[in-house]
Amino acid sequence: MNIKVNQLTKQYRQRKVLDEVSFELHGPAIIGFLGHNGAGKTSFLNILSGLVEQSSGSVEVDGKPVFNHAEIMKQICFIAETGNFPLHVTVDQVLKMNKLFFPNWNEGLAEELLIQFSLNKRDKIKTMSKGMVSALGVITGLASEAPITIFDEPYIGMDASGRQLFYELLVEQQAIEPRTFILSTHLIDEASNLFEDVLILHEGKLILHKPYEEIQSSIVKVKGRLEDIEAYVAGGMIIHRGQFMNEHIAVVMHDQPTAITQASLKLEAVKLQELLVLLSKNKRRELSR
Ligand SMILES: Nc1ncnc2c1ncn2[C@@H]1O[C@H](COP(=O)(O)OP(=O)(O)OP(=O)(O)O)[C@@H](O)[C@H]1O
Repeated sequence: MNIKVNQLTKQYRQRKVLDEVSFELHGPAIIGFLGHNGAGKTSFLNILSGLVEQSSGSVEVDGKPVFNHAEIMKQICFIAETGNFPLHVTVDQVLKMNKLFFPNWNEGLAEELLIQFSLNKRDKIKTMSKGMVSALGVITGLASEAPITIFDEPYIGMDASGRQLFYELLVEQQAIEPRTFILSTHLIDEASNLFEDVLILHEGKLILHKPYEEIQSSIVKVKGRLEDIEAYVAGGMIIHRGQFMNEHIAVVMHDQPTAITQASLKLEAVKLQELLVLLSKNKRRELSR
């Protein structure tokens, strides 16, 4: 399904939490939706799911405005951070409700995933640990087979092996039943290899939207003598400059991968988590000017 976001703004009283966000996504793909605390990720995902209305601008899925659109909303599964399951119901009852709501609900997959995550159908939500409730969210998202499936910090309380299982299932499901998965997470470097596209929000503004492969090939950290660095970064966009002891450092984005010609220079890949920190810092500086 295609998602088109145009000049989207969300305002709570005087406060703009989303500020003229525009982008398009053409699924299927696994998308990393990133930003610091309070950047506006959950606010955006609530609007994309049709649950909350924007203040201005538009969000369309396959050309249809999403807000309160029952048919479109059935095509979107939004797994919120807290799971949002009623506390008094059992795992089995959650799965039965899912079956009624999601047109593509895959019962066989849900049963298989219950075993993989060691969940008991008779357990009530209120008796389950945070990690177990998160696992139920993951099972709901994957078995919904919704063409747009959103995971907003889906693994609160899940240990490393549970998260690893989630990543493996995501890739496996994407191969079996391709869809658009949007994953919002703070465990960025752990998940980054999954992403095909990356969006970064900062204080309600979209500050980066690029394929992950392009980020990896076009943005590098370069270390060495100042004059050699200057020659290397010429024509590129400098994201960061710094110095450690006698060594100069720059993070730069070039349109084309650029080979080094100066022997003193060392190139390093920039991890996504570090890039998020650097881009947010630049934006903060820009806004405070
Ligand atoms: N219903 C609301 N009323 C008023 N302000 C809100 C409301 N919902 C969110 N906000 C504000 O909008 C801003 C963005 O919040 P949001 O939850 O979207 O950020 P986030 O990027 O998901 O953060 P986190 O990573 O911490 O979950 C915050 O300052 C928050 O206080």
